[in-house]
Amino acid sequence: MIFVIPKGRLMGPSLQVLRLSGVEVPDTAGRSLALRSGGNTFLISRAADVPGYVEAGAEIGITGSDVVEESGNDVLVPLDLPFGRCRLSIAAPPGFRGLRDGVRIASRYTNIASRLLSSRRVSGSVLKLSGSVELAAVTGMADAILDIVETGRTLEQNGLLEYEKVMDVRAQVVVNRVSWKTKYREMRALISRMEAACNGGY
Ligand SMILES: Nc1ncnc2c1ncn2[C@@H]1O[C@H](COP(=O)(O)OP(=O)(O)OP(=O)(O)O)[C@@H](O)[C@H]1O
Ligand SMILES: O=P(O)(O)OC[C@H]1O[C@H](OP(=O)(O)OP(=O)(O)O)[C@H](O)[C@@H]1O
Repeated sequence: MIFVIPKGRLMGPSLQVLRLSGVEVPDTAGRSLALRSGGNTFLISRAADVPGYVEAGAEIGITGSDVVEESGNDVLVPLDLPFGRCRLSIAAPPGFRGLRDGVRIASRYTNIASRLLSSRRVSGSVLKLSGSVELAAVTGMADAILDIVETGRTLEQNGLLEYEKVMDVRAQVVVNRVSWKTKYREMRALISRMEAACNGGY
C-alpha cells in the first residue's frame, strides 16, 4: 500500500495510530521523503499536499479536515481521527464590523473564505497568505483573517478577537477512490483497525 504521511504537527500522532493498527511504520528521522517499511511505501508530504497525492494515485493518507475542505481534491474520507483538533475561525481587531460588502479577508484558506463570502452573499476580497496570517489583520492589510485557532493564544497576543467559528477541524484519513474499490477488503480492514486503535484510548 502507498501511504502519505503529513510532516509537521500531525506526523507524530499519524505514525502512532498506524503503529497501533499493526502497520510497520518507517524511521522518519532522516531527510528521505519516500520510505519503504513492512512491504509498504510511505511518502512524507506537507499536510496541505496530502489530498493531492492521494487523488493522484497514493492510496491512503492522513491530513486535517481543513486541508481536505480547502483542497477540493476528489478523495474519500472513511475515518475521522481524534487528534489535530482545532477550529477555523474569522478573527479581527476589536471593532470589526462583520462580513459585509467590501470586506478584505486574509487566509491560507482562500477557497473556504471565498465560499463563505458567497454563501453570505457578500462581495469582498480574499488575500492569499502562507503563514503568520494574523499579521495581515494586525497591520490593517486585511480587515479580518480566516485561520486556525487552537488555544487562542496567538490571537490574544496579537490583540485580535475570534468573531465566528467557520468549521471544527480534526485529522482525517483520506483514501484514493480507485484503491477503495480495487483493494476494498484490505483497506476496510485497515480502517477498522485504525478505528479500534483510536477507540482503545489512543
Ligand atoms: N494549532 C494549530 N495550528 C495549525 N494547524 C493545526 C493546529 N492544530 C491542529 N492543526 C492541524 O494540523 C494541520 C497541519 O498543520 P502544520 O502546522 O503541521 O502544517 P502547516 O501549517 O501546513 O505547515 P507547513 O506550511 O510547514 O506545511 C493543519 O492543517 C490542521 O488541520
Ligand atoms: O490558537 P493557537 O493555539 O495560538 O494556535 C493557532 C496558531 O497556530 C498556527 O500557526 P503555526 O504555529 O502553524 O504557524 P504559521 O501560522 O506560521 O503556520 C495557526 O496558523 C495559528 O497562527
